[in-house]
Amino acid sequence: MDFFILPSWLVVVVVVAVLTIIYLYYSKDNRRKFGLPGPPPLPVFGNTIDMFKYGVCNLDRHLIKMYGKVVALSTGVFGNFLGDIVIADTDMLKEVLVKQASIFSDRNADPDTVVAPMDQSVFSVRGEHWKQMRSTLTPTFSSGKLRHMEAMILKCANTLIKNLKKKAEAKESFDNLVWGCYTMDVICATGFGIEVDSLNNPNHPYVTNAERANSFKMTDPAVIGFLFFPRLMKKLQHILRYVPGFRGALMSFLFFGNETKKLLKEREQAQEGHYNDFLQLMLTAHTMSATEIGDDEKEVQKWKKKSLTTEEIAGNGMLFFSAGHGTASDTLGFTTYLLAAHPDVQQRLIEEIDDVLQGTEPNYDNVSKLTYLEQVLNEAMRLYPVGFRVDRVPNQDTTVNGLFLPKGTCVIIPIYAIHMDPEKYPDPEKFDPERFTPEAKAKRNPYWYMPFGMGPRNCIGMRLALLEMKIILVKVLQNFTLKTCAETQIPLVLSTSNPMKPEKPIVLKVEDRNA
Ligand code: HEM
Repeated sequence: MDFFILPSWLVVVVVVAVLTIIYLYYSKDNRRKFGLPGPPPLPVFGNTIDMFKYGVCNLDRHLIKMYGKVVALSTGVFGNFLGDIVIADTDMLKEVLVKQASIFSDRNADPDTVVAPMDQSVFSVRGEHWKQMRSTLTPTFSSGKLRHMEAMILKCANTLIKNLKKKAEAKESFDNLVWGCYTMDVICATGFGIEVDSLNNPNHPYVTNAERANSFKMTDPAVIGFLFFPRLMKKLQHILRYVPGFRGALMSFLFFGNETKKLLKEREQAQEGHYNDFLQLMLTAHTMSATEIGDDEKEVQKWKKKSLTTEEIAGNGMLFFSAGHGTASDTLGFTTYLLAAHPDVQQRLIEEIDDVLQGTEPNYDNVSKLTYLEQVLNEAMRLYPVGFRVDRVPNQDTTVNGLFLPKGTCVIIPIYAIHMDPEKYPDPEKFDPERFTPEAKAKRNPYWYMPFGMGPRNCIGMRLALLEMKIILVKVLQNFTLKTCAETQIPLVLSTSNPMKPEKPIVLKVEDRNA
């Protein structure tokens, strides 16, 4: 037979290749490893193809529908971005996110897989390092600090209202960019003490870089590279910044790290002025000297733990620019679309705002009295949670409700799929703020709603995000009625290539309420 006349080296190559594929297939099949149901993985690729087939958000919904509330996934031979196990079971979520939070305190991202200096940010660092950094940064978002920030936020809101008035007069439509400009202005002012007025300066480097960093697609080479080969990409980071296809996205992220370092230096040199922002908090933690603390060894040790290096400050600056801008602007885009498409809900919200605020400016205290606004925002973030999927990795072997999870297992919490589960939210696609009345909330398990994550590693910026979103929504509805227009895609369709983004830009109009 012809087979026997093949050269022996070729036979060896084919046999080795087949055995490797069989080995990879069996060793990476998490269904066998954990004894759980799940989609059959392909050799080498595992279930990665499914992510492109369904889109990341819908993949989790599909898995839960097909295989139940605890599902095994395999990423094949690549970086573990898909996760090992998807958990939507309420008791297990409670264990992972809260009861065993000290064991599940790390994310899958770690300093070896994230670009520098973001690798030194609170999002990426692990273990004790994370605990200390988180406690240094947490005071930035205390109610006292937020009260100090409300005037800055209001100033940014008034700038946007002025711009929207022009749009209303000209009967011009606008897209999500306006919310992006507002949240960029807010993060620049509250985080770094700088005024940008993004809408009137569309070519400002903050605006262009933020736009680029916030508009990646799953199919971009940089995204695919970091998903599939995170460790290698991290090692090549300095070379990739010169490679077309990688350069744009990388440079946009790095821009904010460098900018933070520049601002830090300027402030260190200025040595005057009273700042009440995130940068100042980090700077204080950076420069406080042992002599200021005194001789008490305990206090000195405590300070050493709390102090931040220049790289850590740059990493957190980069993180705050990116995490603090796109998340809130996308949520505002979704919420304003829902209000425009549901005029009855919008009218009820306008009446609440007029009733409670009586035409006065929104602030930290009075927006908390707007209960219907809270319901509307909650329901918008149920339907469109921009943090649609989070993960946790145990730092030691552990057992969760009888399931053994070795150290390093990547556990996925499928937030979007949980929010869209018809057993938890009947008719889940329907926008219905009544789901969030105090009575309805009291009847529901708190683990069924987590747009900001849950437990000690939840979103550190949640209170700032809620405050800035409430202030601008109030200001907009005090002045205008939101309207859909010919360019509005109704119903809104989510993109499959760009997770938790609309397929088409959300285009709306405003009509002056007093015209
Ligand atoms: C609507 C707006 C926002 C949403 C929906 C959102 C959502 C989230 C989610 C889901 C997580 C992961 C939580 C977890 O793993 O349990 C997270 C983490 C984080 N968010 Fe936000 N976020 C928003 C705004 C902000 C803002 C304005 C900032 C900062 C100014 C911010 C900073 C962070 C940081 C630093 C982390 C990582 C915390 C850690 O690992 O300790 N976020 N966010």
